[in-house]
Amino acid sequence: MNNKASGQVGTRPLIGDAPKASVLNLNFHYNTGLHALKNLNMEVPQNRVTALIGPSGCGKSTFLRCFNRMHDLYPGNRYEGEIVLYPDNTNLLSPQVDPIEVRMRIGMVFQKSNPFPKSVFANVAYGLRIRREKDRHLLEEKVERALREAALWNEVKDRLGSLANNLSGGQQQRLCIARALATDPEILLFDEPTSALDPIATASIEELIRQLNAKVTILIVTHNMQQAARLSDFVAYMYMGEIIEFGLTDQVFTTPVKNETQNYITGRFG
Ligand SMILES: Nc1ncnc2c1ncn2[C@@H]1O[C@H](COP(=O)(O)OP(=O)(O)OP(=O)(O)O)[C@@H](O)[C@H]1O
Repeated sequence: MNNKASGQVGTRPLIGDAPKASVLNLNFHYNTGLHALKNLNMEVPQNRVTALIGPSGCGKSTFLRCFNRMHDLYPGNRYEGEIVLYPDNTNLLSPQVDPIEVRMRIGMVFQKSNPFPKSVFANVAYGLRIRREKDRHLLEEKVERALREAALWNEVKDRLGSLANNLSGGQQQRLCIARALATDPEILLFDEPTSALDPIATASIEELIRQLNAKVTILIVTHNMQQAARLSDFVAYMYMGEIIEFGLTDQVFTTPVKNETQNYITGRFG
């Protein structure tokens, strides 16, 4: 594991790690009435990988989706509190902030790769076109850069016009990463990005995530404790819609402060 950060256990400010975002008293209610996130407070360290772990149904994906306002797609879902993005102090949850612009700044990669039924090029250029980028030369430049950053360029440079769905599973997932990278996001959200992949494709996505954190801040949901330990600098353990413990991955995995965390990571629970 490289690039491990310095910091403190708990939800106190992290020494030496500037936050990219602060989660302040975040509550989230689904339109079914479920109060899924309960008063979350956390700082997301800049240019680090932070893993969200916890048993099924504890609210990891729900939390992740708050960052790019995915829940806005379904009427009646309700946020309270703030997610403040730095350096401009934008509250991502403010109704005055356009969720489409939020999704350019906060990209997301899902469990199952979901390329659009379009060409490789059109997939990566998608967000740029939403931003009304029409200059063909600039589009080509940005698409190539994103594909290189996603470690896919060499494999697809001669088939940019072919249908993205013809790529392998691992290539499709890297294409989705390239699509998210094309708009220069500040945070990338990964929701179980390797759970549908074989071990080789998983290793290449993990390596990519480790390289990308030099450029973007990363939040990842994973069920896989080994993956969280390999990949992340920080970890947040969630249970029943709350953050039970947040701190440096090494510390949380070796000397957790809370018994609940200890029980979960040693497999005695969940
Ligand atoms: N669209 C939805 N509408 C209503 N409730 C939902 C919705 N999606 C999730 N939930 C509920 O919110 C709670 C948190 O679910 P969430 O998917 O965030 O958990 P998770 O920790 O990511 O779980 P898993 O590890 O199984 O993916 C659960 O009780 C779940 O049933």
